[in-house]
Amino acid sequence: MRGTPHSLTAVDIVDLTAGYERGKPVFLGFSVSFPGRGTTQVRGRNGSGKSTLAELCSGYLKPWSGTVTVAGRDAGHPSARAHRRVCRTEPALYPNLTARDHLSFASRSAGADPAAAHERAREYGLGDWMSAEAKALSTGNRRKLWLVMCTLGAFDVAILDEPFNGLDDQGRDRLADEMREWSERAAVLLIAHAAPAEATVDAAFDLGAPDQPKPEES
Ligand SMILES: Nc1ncnc2c1ncn2[C@@H]1O[C@H](COP(=O)(O)OP(=O)(O)OP(=O)(O)O)[C@@H](O)[C@H]1O
Repeated sequence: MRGTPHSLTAVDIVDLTAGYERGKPVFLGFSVSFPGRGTTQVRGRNGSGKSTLAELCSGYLKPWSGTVTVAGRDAGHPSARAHRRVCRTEPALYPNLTARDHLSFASRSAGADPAAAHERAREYGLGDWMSAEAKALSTGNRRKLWLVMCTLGAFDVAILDEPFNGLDDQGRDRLADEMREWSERAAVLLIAHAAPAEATVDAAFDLGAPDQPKPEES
């Protein structure tokens, strides 16, 4: 395995119990680790906890007990932020802000180059929409903008929750290409019921499987 020691394991979850409501844990004594390189598809039935896993890795949702470590850092610690990217299913955009301004603003927050973000957006097919306010974007174009905003700059781990949903052919191709590039140097957790044919998936993990297996080569 190449890379720095912190990248050997992208996400390490040990004896995790967590959830939203007292007495109703989504995870109970759950452990898994994902390798520091490559794309792992995280699958599982509706309600099995895939998005909850993303929330725990984002540090937003705190474990009741056990640990969630991302790129060698506690997911809840501010130092983890620079190493991970999380793209939730629902775009969180400012309705009156243009696509261009979203990208500039998000780039500044991530310490990334705005010009590179604008170029990526054009490659996804957003070139004609850069001056449009978010409220005027179609569902797919909002998702493209959100995807680029959530994956700016350098990172060790990207957790993408159903990122292909709503994308056209150009968007799917571009995302699949980018995921391959990221997978060379980082870990990509692809939360998806089905990965599109364009995507390269190195391993799959079934959440909610009775024996909670470790990620396996697919
Ligand atoms: N904000 C919340 N408050 C309370 N319960 C929640 C919340 N979000 C999710 N849950 C519950 O947590 C459990 C896991 O939900 P989660 O969204 O993580 O599943 P999922 O595997 O992503 O599902 P899907 O495939 O439908 O997207 C479900 O029982 C769900 O109802």
